[in-house]
Amino acid sequence: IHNQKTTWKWSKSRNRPYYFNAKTNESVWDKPEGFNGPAAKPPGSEGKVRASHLLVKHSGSRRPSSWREDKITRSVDEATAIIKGYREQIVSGETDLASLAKVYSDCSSARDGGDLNFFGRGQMQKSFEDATYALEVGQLSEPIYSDSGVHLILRTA
Ligand SMILES: N=C(N)NCCC[C@H](NC(=O)[C@@H]1CCC/C1=C\[C@H](COP(=O)(O)O)NC(=O)[C@@H](N)Cc1ccccc1)C(N)=O
Repeated sequence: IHNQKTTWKWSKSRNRPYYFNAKTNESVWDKPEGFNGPAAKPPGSEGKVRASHLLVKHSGSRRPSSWREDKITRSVDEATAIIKGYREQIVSGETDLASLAKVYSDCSSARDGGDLNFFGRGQMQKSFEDATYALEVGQLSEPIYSDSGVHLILRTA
């Protein structure tokens, strides 16, 4: 019965969504089975997106250095091939983006499995922003190029 008249609301005290059924006046924390309403998003995140990414830098990156490697010398073609390899592993179901980002991403977000949290337009480099906004929630990008290097982006909200 949950998918009738059930909407999510934001609990400020717990900083998380809960699900309210106007028919039964029942509130539950966990998303009810079959809930088919819009995905819950925190207040203030209207118009924003959330994504995780895996960044492979190359010698032409604006900052060819990272927590992983002091001086990054691989070529952009090598970086592209590496990213494509990771994409295959994710698409095949062998692993997921967060697991690979933790180990291989040249971005400091690696510590959070690549999670960049919510961001709005005007925050990220244009190519990265446009690619993320063009993805459906849950969709994995093709290799995306920015001044930072080559990215694999998973839109998460
Ligand atoms: N959350 C934000 N608003 N932080 C500022 C983003 C600045 C923005 N960054 C980018 O567009 C690219 C795409 C995603 C990551 C990124 C680049 C670099 C890596 O490349 P590099 O700068 O060495 O060339 N990682 C970052 O910035 C990290 N702070 C991202 C981050 C790390 C940990 C937690 C949250 C976010 C830009 N306008 O340059």
